[in-house]
Amino acid sequence: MTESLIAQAAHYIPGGVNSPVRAFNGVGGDPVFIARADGAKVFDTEQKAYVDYVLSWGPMIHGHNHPEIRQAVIDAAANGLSFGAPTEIEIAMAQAVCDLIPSIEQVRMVNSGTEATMSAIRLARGFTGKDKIIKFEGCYHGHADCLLVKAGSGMLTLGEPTSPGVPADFAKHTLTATFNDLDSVHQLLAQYGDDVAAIILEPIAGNMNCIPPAEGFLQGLRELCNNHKALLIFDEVMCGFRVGPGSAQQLYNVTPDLTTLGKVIGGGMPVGAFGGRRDVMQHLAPAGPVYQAGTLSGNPVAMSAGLASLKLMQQPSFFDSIYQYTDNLVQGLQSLADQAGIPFTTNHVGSMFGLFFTQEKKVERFSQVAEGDLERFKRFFHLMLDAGVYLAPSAFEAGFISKAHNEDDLSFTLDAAKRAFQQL
Ligand SMILES: Cc1ncc(COP(=O)(O)O)c(C=O)c1O
Ligand SMILES: N[C@H](C=O)CCC(=O)O
Repeated sequence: MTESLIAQAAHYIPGGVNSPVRAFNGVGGDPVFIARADGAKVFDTEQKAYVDYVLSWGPMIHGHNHPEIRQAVIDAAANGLSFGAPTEIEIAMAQAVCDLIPSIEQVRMVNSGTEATMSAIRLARGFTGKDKIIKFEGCYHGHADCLLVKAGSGMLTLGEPTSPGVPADFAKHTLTATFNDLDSVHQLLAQYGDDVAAIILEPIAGNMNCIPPAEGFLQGLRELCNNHKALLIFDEVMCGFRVGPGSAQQLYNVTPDLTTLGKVIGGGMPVGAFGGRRDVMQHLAPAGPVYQAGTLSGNPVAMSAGLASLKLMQQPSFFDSIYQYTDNLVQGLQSLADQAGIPFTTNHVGSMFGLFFTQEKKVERFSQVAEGDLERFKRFFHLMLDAGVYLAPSAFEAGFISKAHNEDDLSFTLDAAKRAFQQL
């Protein structure tokens, strides 16, 4: 018998994957190995097609293999892959980001969301001269040491929200509060207020499944940061340019001091960025003393893909159909679950959505996600996968819709869901 791809991979790669959430640990079974992707679909190595709601974990807002993004990559590659010296396209990218998100007066490009948040935290500490940060349980900001404390995403799937290998001396500077609970932040600030350099959060949580901010939560954090001379960092790696061209901060009309970006800004290439107030960004090397660097940062091929992605996203009414399909999808799923008598609810903002097998009518807290029926989610996931619908392989991850999804994809998904709910 031929060895499965995951078994072959596991000989050479820990767990057989290059990022833990891909391993299907949260749902059991073997991960699907993808051979190619186009539009709203991914195709496995057996050429089976799946309607894709993972979208490379968010970046592919235009759908897979978009011809303009592909062409931008080809054109840039023809001029060479990397120079380690400044290029004009980096100016174009920085200008585009600053124009789209007015709170970003200056921006530094990096290669991943992790680099963006790690660097933003260092900058906040260097700027304020303080060490502690506040994050929220279930929010995930990549895998820098100080942020792997009560983290979401793969950390929740593995049941290890705080990673071994993070020295207690580092972790003690990370304080954790409860998302959508301002009192929990008040309490921390009452105790540690003078030592807090920054509050960092996903303004729309997408790594404990999808949880929008409760009314007044982001505004409350803004005020608390002002009162305690701490910086407010919005980690918009996931929701940036996904919930609108001005990202979550425009949607909720709250201005952070620093913003981190990733995913959509790279159009599928490995790109991250962090930026914000000019006086803060001026502390960054070589303008200022806080060190941060990257051999491949601002890579011309990646910048070209990202810039093409941002240009496409600015077309008039770009977000209308994506929002509409997201609405239709979650409403359709809700009514099918209701008809089948399955306790179920959904959240969505823009083109991010969350599905919860729970008795709760409204999911606003991490604890509600953790107490959901995770076993039922697993069964639902596999029934959908068998039927040709690729959902995130974890109850703790948000789903995404792209511009390439259409009515047929939606009907296909809802037909599959109808059968799945009936078998749960
Ligand atoms: C909100 C958020 N921040 C940071 C990260 C880290 O990004 P990356 O995986 O590119 O390092 C992710 C995703 O992984 C994310 O969703
Ligand atoms: N939830 C993560 C990103 O948003 C999943 C991506 C990864 O860690 O591989």
